[in-house]
Amino acid sequence: MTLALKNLSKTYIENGQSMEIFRDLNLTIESGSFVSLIGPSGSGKSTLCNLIAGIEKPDQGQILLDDQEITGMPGHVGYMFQKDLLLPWRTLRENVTLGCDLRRQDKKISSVEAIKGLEHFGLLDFADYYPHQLSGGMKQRGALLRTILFGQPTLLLDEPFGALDALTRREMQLWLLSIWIETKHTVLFITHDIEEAILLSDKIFVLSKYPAEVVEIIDVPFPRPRDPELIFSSGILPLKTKLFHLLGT
Ligand SMILES: Nc1ncnc2c1ncn2[C@@H]1O[C@H](COP(=O)(O)OP(=O)(O)OP(=O)(O)O)[C@@H](O)[C@H]1O
Repeated sequence: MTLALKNLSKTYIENGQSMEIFRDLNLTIESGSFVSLIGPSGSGKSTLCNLIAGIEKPDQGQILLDDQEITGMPGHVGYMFQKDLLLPWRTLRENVTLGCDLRRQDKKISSVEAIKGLEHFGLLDFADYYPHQLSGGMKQRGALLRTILFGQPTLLLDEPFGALDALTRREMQLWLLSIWIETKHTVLFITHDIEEAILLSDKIFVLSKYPAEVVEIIDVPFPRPRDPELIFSSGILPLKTKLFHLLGT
């Protein structure tokens, strides 16, 4: 589904002071594409996800999925928060079906979907483990599976790998690419990591400091399937340098 943000404005008022996060922000993510959003810390990336997910409302503007308005309406996109947020008192299997339970989906159907998904994500042997018994990478895979089982074709992934060590992070990026190539979700991926954005994305949107605007839209020119060695090649240096400088603006 194509996700479009039209003239979005949002101001927070905190202790009597107003902070304008977005003014007339416009952005379109084509159906089935993988778009990364990078921007300085505090530029409003998580706020944008909360607005798209309908957890918060903009002061002005519209959010559209395939031309249907979803502004302020939760439940239309899958949303994976910065932290994995698996519930500690639920097993992995119970965690991944959380969205299905909230939608009051038939438990038998959710259970079959969960088993299939856990198997596919290499987590079946850990289905009855609790989150504290899982590694960081497993928790993130579990959280992504839960987001996918929520059943919406549009995913917001807010820095899903930010807390992982470099090697696990690389493994997870390649794994996410393989999942996306199969499912073809429309993905909005938030990251601070320039190499991660280049390796994964069709397009990279660069946000300025707040009030945030899109300062540049970059088409990532490297063919798919992406070679994991891409990030070590000299070919990406000009793009890396450009993004690095843009982030400083
Ligand atoms: N509910 C809120 N009430 C008041 N201010 C808020 C609220 N949520 C976020 N902010 C402020 O809005 C600004 C943008 O925050 P946000 O978390 O969206 O930025 P971000 O780009 O995701 O940051 P980071 O990259 O560090 O995760 C910050 O200055 C933050 O303090």
